[in-house]
Amino acid sequence: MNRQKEQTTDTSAQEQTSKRSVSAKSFRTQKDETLEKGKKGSADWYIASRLIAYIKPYKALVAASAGITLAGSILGPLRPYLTKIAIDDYIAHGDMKGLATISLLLAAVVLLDGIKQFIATWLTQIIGQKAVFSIRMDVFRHLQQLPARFFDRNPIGRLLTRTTNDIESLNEMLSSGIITILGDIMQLLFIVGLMLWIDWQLALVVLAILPLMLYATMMFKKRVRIAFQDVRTHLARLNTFLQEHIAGMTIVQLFNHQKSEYTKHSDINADHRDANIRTVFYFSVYYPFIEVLSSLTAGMVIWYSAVRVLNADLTLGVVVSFVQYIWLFFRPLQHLSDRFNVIQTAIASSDRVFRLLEEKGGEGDAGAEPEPFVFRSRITFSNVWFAYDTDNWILKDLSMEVRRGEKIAIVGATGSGKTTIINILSRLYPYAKGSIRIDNVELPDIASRSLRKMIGVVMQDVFLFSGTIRENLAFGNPDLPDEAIFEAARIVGADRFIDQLPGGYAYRVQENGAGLSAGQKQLIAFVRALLYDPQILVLDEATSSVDTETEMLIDAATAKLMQNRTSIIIAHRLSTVQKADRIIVLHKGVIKESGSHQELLKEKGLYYKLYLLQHPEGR
Ligand SMILES: Nc1ncnc2c1ncn2[C@@H]1O[C@H](COP(=O)(O)OP(=O)(O)OP(=O)(O)O)[C@@H](O)[C@H]1O
Repeated sequence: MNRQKEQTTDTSAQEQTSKRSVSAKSFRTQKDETLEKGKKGSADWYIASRLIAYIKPYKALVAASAGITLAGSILGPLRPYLTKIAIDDYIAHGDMKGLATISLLLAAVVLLDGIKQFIATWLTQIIGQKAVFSIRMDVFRHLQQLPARFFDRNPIGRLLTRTTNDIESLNEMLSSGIITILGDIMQLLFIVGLMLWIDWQLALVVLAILPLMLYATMMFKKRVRIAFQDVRTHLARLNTFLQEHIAGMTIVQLFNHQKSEYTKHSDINADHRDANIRTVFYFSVYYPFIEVLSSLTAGMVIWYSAVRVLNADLTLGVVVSFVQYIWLFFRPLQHLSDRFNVIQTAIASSDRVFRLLEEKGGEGDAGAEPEPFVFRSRITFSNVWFAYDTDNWILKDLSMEVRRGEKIAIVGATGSGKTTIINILSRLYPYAKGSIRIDNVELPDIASRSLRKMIGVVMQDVFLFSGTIRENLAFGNPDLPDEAIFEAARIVGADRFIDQLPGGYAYRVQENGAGLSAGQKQLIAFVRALLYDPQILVLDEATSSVDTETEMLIDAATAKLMQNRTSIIIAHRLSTVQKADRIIVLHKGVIKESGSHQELLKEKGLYYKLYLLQHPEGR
């Protein structure tokens, strides 16, 4: 619940980013400093090496694709050379037979070039898709291991951008990036080699333009890189905003906030648009500039050739082939800068994806199933201190004991730290000082899976996944037989409303249970917990009021759930409190009183006051 409270807080993306975990922070800081100093090299290499790890399993495919691309890169540059031979050796001498042969050769080269392009594209796409599949799996696996604190601080929209757009741009790079770039570079080398071979003086005229071209490309690359980083940042902000506002649209409408939220959206949208326009601007300047340069080179070559043809120092075939070479030469150069677009986006994206993977995770669920933990005697909290944010202590020197089979109710004003006790007991958050032991085993020493199997938590806000009622009831235990599910629903008393739903247990729950009432969702959560059959039940009672009939149903269901089970209940209902063996009264993170309902009433302390507040008739 608190997590959701946090997520809806309107914190800027930058602010949120600054609150990352220590490990990620150190990576980020080190990397950002590198970026600031303009030494992006090491960071790029870091990213490249991690990406390479993902394509390593497909070595054979990569080798085939690279081999075909590299070997095939001679085909394009061969064409002007063959044209030159056709003109100078055959057309000039009226050798029709020779011309036919060379034409066939030329046609074969063109055909082979096409086949090469098809195979290379096909293979690289397969590599890209396979690698991206693994990256997505890694990201999701990692997300599943991240602690609650991480989700408190990272808006869902941003995480969605990571797992969708960012990973998608990695696909573009893996599938159409590196190998194609190598192919383009090879092709350039062949073109330069052949030009020098045919006529080195003319080749030098073409190459003279190269420094200017490289300079322009470097400048372009630098600017476009920054612009693309901006685009990604703004896209993540836009997604965060949209996710929050679509989820919370009812609140926006109920509070008549459409206009102000529209303005906020307009600002974020405008930032995103401007960032995109900046990238478009650089491309719009760069491409025409390259066009002008290539036309200029063609002009110089034609002028210089004309002088030499007049002096009978140059053949027509050479001139024609050079004009073709100029276009061929500039095309891969232009391609290279096109690829920068893809690569820049992908580097920015990989940086974000890998930062996410760098986030310090909790315990993974990999490996063998740990020994089940059999709870035998007691849970002991000794002088526990806890803070969500450093130094803002929420639990202060908390000590208490829960014996096996006991039913404990925790009561206290809102914000006193009741949910927090559950959060640290179920190890969603680590405590800072003191110790929590279950049967004398320190909480951190119990394998996460054993702990979660031992403790069943029913949250105040019930979360339902889209799927059928049955799937939601048997969440995490899909192999349960129907009979067990029906029986649990019957015990809890949820069967009546489920039977009335269209399709009954096959009724499809909409996203997060929209379409079901708060009481119905509670009952589903109870059935889920009963089926989970934990040794220790932890229940955060819902505060939302339900009709009297449902209230009675929930009361009875709570009693059923607690039956023969060690239970810790954050109690809001008097009936639950009264049924508890012991009531713990929490005030600002400190245990103030502890005892049975009657004992505490007699004490006339905090519990008595709380009781009177809620039940003035008892005065
Ligand atoms: N994820 C979180 N990050 C930072 N602070 C939090 C977080 N969750 C809770 N808090 C803060 O910790 C304090 C105790 O919260 P907690 O949810 O434990 O109270 P509670 O007694 O369960 O209240 P309620 O009865 O309203 O559910 C509150 O001040 C709350 O703002």
